[in-house]
Amino acid sequence: MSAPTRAPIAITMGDPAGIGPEIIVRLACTPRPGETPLLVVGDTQRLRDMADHLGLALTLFPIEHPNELEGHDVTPGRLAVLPAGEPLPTDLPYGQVDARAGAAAYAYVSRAIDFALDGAISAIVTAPLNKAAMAAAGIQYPGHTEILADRAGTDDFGMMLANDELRVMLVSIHLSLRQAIDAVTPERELRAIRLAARACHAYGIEHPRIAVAGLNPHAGEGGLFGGEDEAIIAPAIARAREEGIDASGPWPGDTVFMNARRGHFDAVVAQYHDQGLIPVKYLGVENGVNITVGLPFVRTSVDHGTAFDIAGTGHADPSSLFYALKQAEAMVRSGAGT
Ligand SMILES: NC(=O)C1=CN([C@@H]2O[C@H](COP(=O)(O)OP(=O)(O)OC[C@H]3O[C@@H](n4cnc5c(N)ncnc54)[C@H](O)[C@@H]3O)[C@@H](O)[C@H]2O)C=CC1
Ligand SMILES: NCC(=O)COP(=O)(O)O
Repeated sequence: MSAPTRAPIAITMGDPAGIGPEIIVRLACTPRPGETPLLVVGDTQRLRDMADHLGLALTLFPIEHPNELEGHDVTPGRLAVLPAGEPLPTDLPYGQVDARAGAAAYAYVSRAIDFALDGAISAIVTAPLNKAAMAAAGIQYPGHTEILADRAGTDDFGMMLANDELRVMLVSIHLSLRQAIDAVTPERELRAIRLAARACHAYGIEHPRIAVAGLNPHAGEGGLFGGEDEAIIAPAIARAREEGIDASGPWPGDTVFMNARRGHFDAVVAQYHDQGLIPVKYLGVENGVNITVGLPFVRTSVDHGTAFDIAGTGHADPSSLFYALKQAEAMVRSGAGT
């Protein structure tokens, strides 16, 4: 079900031991151009303690359902918090893998998904969760994306990382490198190309040019360095072209992002997680966003993780959260969804 554009956007607090509480408090205290009311699915005490630690004046008020936001003052410095899961211990340490924090992060995103599927919120923006903490809590999902897709009941989904210069769709997400190579299949290639085109349409690009990165050095160099590029990736590109998608490649993975950045392509399909994410993150985590393509609702995320090395110190940069929120608002406004 799609939500009205004025329905609130829910930000999930992510792992309470990470930088999620800090970047959310910083965002909530900063005037921003967006017009959509916000709520946080998370823990009020954790956010209050963080605001005090940062010396920021933030009024937190509890709600039980997004529609309770109607009529509330939601100007900067005020934030609605919707609880989920068990209340956190007040002495939960920052910067450590903790099963209680992993369970809480899962509870926050689960509750937000309930509201998104009901149409009570217009989008979910996620602060980072820690995959090891989630696993310590016995939760089997490797990340948000897989939770979201499972709850939405779809296999036709993908992870796209984007900034102002690059858009990158992954063929596989959270797999070991060995498994990722095995995941280079005709079906996954074609799906990633289609999803990349669909994501570009949501950006308003009518005829997107999709570059597909090769798997092997120099896209296999004519078979000298591996056969997957010619045997699997090239035929999938040909299929996509038969469907009318302007797909090309396989292009050598070491130069395709440079050419996309120069404006030769609208999106790049990357063969595995790090091939696609390194170029985006190298340009700076400040301006990156992670978008789940293929859901029945909008979901964006920061492109960085829980940053345990700085969590609780007051040194987290909230820029990617601002960017993810701006992107979610734009997607809701355009009605393009994912
Ligand atoms: N959207 C999500 O939920 C994501 C979650 N993760 C998870 O986060 C955990 C930690 O991942 P790492 O690989 O260590 O990456 P990370 O992004 O948490 O940290 C990498 C480096 O970047 C710095 N950094 C990251 N975000 C920052 C910010 N906003 N301001 C200032 N410095 C920042 C950190 O201090 C660290 O030095 C893992 O469990 C990972 O799976 C990673 C990426 C996205
Ligand atoms: N490297 C991106 C990442 O790990 C984010 O995953 P997800 O939690 O958004 O699925």
